[in-house]
Order: sequence, then C-alpha cells, then structure tokens
Amino acid sequence: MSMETFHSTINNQLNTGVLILDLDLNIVFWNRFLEVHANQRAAEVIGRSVFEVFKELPRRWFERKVTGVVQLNTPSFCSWEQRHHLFELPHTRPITTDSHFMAQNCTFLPLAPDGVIQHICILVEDATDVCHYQSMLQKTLADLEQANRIDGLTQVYNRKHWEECLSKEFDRARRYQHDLSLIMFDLDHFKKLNDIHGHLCGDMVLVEVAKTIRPLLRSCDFFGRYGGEEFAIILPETNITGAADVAERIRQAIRLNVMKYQGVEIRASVSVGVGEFEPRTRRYEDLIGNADAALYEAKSGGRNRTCLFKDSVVCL
Ligand SMILES: Nc1nc2c(ncn2[C@@H]2O[C@H](COP(=O)(O)OP(=O)(O)OP(=O)(O)O)[C@@H](O)[C@H]2O)c(=O)[nH]1
Repeated sequence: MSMETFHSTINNQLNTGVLILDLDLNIVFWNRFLEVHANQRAAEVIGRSVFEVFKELPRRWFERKVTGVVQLNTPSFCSWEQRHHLFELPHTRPITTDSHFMAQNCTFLPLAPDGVIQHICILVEDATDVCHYQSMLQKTLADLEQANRIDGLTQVYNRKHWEECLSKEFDRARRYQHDLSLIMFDLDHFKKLNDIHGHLCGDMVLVEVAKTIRPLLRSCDFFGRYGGEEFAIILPETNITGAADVAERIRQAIRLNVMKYQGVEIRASVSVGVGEFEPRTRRYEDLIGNADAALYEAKSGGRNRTCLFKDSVVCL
C-alpha cells in the first residue's frame, strides 16, 4: 500500500474531525468526518476563513485560543463540559438530546514540521453519547436526592430531611438572634379511624391533611412528617404569636374539611403544640421538646386544640 493510499484510508475511516488552519485561520485541510458531518466537501471549504465556514464560532475566544497555542507551542484542549460544542455539526444519534448539535472535545495542536509553526490542527471528537449519559445520570441523581427528602405518602419532607432543616434554621436563629417557631400537630384518635374505616382510609386522611395545610404556609416554612400521624412545621422569622395564628388556622382548616372515603364522610381533628426559639434554648431538640410538651397538653386537655409553650404551657 502506498503512503498516499495509507493516508487516504485513515482519512476516510477516522471517526474524528481533522481541521487544519493556517495562521490566518484559513482552512487548508478538512477530512472525511467533517465532510460528512458538516455536509460540505473539502473542495468547497479549503482556502476559506474558518469564521466564514463556521459563522457561529466565538471569534475572540477562538483567536485567543489559537494565539496561546502558537505562542506557547503547546497543545490545548476544550472539553464539552466547558463548551458543549465549538462547531455547529448536527449530531447523528437516534437519541433525544438537549442539543441538536454534536457535543465535542476539541484538541488544538501546533504543527511545526521544521520547527516553525505554520499551521494549527484541530481534532474534533464526538462526545454526544458521553454528554447525554452524563446529563441523564445527573438528572437521576437529582431525582434520587429529591426522593430521599420526601415522604412517599404525603409528599412533605420526611423526618430526616426536616430535622436537618431545623438544625440549620436553629443555628441561624441563634447566630443572628432571629425569631423561629415550631408547630407540631398530631391527628386525634387516628387509631380509631384506622380501625373503623381501614388503613387505606387512614392513608387518604394523611394525604388530605398535608394537602389542606400546604396552602396555609409560607414558601419558606418547612413542612415535614415527624412520625406516623404527627407532622411538624418550622416557621423561620416568626415569633410565637405569629405561629399561634398559623396553628389555629391549621386546626380549624382540618376541623372544617369534610373528606370522603368510599362515599362515607370522614371528619378529622388535630391537636397542636407550638414552641418558640429563645436565647436560652441551646439545642434544636429542646425546641422540639417544648412544642411536644405543648402538644401533649393539647391532647390531655381534650384534643382539637392548640397549646403554646412559653415558660409553661398555655392553651388557647
Ligand atoms: N393509615 C395509617 N395509619 C398510620 C400510619 N402511621 C401510623 N398510623 C397509625 O396511627 C395510629 C396512631 O395511634 P395512637 O398513637 O394511639 O394515636 P391516636 O389514636 O391518634 O390517639 P391520640 O393521638 O391520643 O388522639 C396507630 O394506629 C398507627 O398504626 C400511616 O402511615 N397510615
């Protein structure tokens, strides 16, 4: 095989774009890969400025890149993670991707056969698959992270994530001496409801309760499921008076909400405990303990009521 056949075989088979430019950035070589992907024959582009053929090229960036390669006489790389693509070459994958264009890894090589750089070679590798699978992986990880924070039944935060939020909000309130309140509430006689109407009805009630309360909260509040039929809400920048208003609104909304399960009307009620951050509160667990003590009083005082923890427990 002659050297020329050898070169032309490689040129035709190579799965990488090879673009060679002179120092005025005119095209001097364009291989088969580029002919196929840019849909232009070498004869149509040779001698033309690269900016004329690829109008989308970021001119200043490209010129600076080439100048660096020439001055330092060293290769330079641009990955798809930095710039999705340099050249607008349509990708040919049968998959749906975020971009119409081929993601590219581009390597800039100085060519100096006799010691003086006269040309720059740009190797264009198709990175569409890597880019696609990487973004799918990132999306899956984000979905998993979200699922890890949410209670599957009620779609509010699960206890673990809710407690992490409380820990952060507590630290913030302590550092800046900001208001912070906590509401904990528990469905009344939920065991009886399960026993009479079945566990699925109980589940429906939990879902409905979460749905009813969500619109009563601010977007910066953190609503979580603390345990089976116990929920908890962190109210940043809210003192106990404000939190007591919210607590009463919650209690009344649940009382007034008549739900239906298999044609049967279901009524529920909640007992609510409210606590507030005070400068002497050292740990966020103490705040939970205070709200829980108020909730305990609300239960023992007859249920369907709100109690506040302020030095001692006061019921509304
Ligand atoms: N359907 C359903 N029931 C649950 C779930 N989690 C906990 N429970 C039930 O909730 C009931 C809670 O019962 P208790 O702790 O005795 O409380 P209660 O019956 O609400 O009584 P008070 O809180 O004193 O008013 C138990 O029977 C649990 O099995 C759940 O996800 N779905």
